[in-house]
Parts: sequence; C-alpha cells; structure tokens
Amino acid sequence: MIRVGHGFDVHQLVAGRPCIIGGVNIPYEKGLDGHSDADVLLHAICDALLGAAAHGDIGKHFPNTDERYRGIDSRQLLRHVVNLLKHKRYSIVNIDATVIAEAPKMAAHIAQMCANIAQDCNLMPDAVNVKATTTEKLGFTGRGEGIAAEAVCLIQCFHL
Ligand SMILES: Nc1ccn([C@@H]2O[C@H](COP(=O)(O)O)[C@@H](O)[C@H]2O)c(=O)n1
Ligand SMILES: C[C@@]1(CO)OP(=O)(O)OP(=O)(O)OC[C@H]1O
Repeated sequence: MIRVGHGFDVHQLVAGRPCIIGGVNIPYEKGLDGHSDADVLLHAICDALLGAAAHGDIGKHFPNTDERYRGIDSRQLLRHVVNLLKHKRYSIVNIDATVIAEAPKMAAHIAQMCANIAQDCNLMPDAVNVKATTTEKLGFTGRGEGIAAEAVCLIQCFHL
C-alpha cells in the first residue's frame, strides 16, 4: 500500500535571525522567525510525512509551548518524524518540495538541502527534490515578509 502526504508552512522574515532552510544556513540580511530554528522547508516535509502516515502534524508532536524545542535544529525534528514512521512500518518512497521566496536565492543551496534531507530520511539522493520559486513580487512572499514551503511525499507500508 502506498500513501500520499502534503505539508505547508510559513515563517516570517525578520532581522537578527539566521535564515536556515533545508538545514542550510543561507547568508541573508534577515532570517526566519519561530520557536525552533524556523526551518520552513523541513517543517513542510515533516508535515507531509506525518500526514501520509495519518499521524497528526508537527505542532502536535513538537508543541511551541514546550521549551525543549526552543531554537531546536529542525533536522532533529525531521529525524524524529522519520523514526515515528519507521515504527509504524512505513518507508519513504520520495519527497518533492518547493520553497516560495522572493529572496534570498536558493539555487546555489538546493543540492546541500537535498543531501541533508536524504541523509535525515535515510534515502538515496534521487528520492529527494527541492525547487524554488518567487511569486513575482506578489503577496507576502513577494514583499519579502516571509517564506513559505510546500512538500509532498509518498510512503509505503512494509507490513508483512
Ligand atoms: N528564492 C528563489 C526563487 C527562485 N529561484 C530560482 O529562480 C528560478 C526562477 O524563479 P521564478 O519564480 O521567476 O520562476 C527558479 O526556477 C529557481 O530555480 C531561486 O533560486 N530562489
Ligand atoms: C516547530 C515548532 C516547535 O518548536 O515551532 P516553530 O518553529 O514556531 O514552527 P511551526 O512551523 O509553527 O511548527 C511547529 C512548532 O511547534
């Protein structure tokens, strides 16, 4: 049996925070605000994986009222989600994601993002794809107020 999952996340761009996306610290004048490291891409991927497994969402597993998650590296959250799926006997087939941002430019960092995600999900490199798009200066992403990410995944059950 295969199952599909979808995730979506948004974080505000503010001064004085690092801009960490897909586990890559991207040099930029602003960074993403949040309770954790605010890695919008990894959060969307966590939600896609949890959705595929009918296992709720990231806020349910890692509440932003819990001090254990303040400033946490979202790669730790992703690895935790991957383990949850493993315990439910699911393996990940592939992940496809899009970062929606006017700036900074993602292109030079996409390969490292894919490598980080593949490593954390125990996947071969060709099972992960990350894309980036602007919104042609329209909306909150176009005005540079925030960055959004969407992700889809397929998982398969390895029940005997
Ligand atoms: N923050 C971004 C946004 C886009 N890119 C790359 O630019 C290409 C063109 O984007 P459009 O929104 O104008 O279609 C896109 O294919 C991305 O490769 C980027 O690197 N960083
Ligand atoms: C990750 C968590 C937990 O630190 O906090 P944020 O960084 O604010 O991110 P969000 O996308 O709102 O998801 C769930 C949160 O509970």
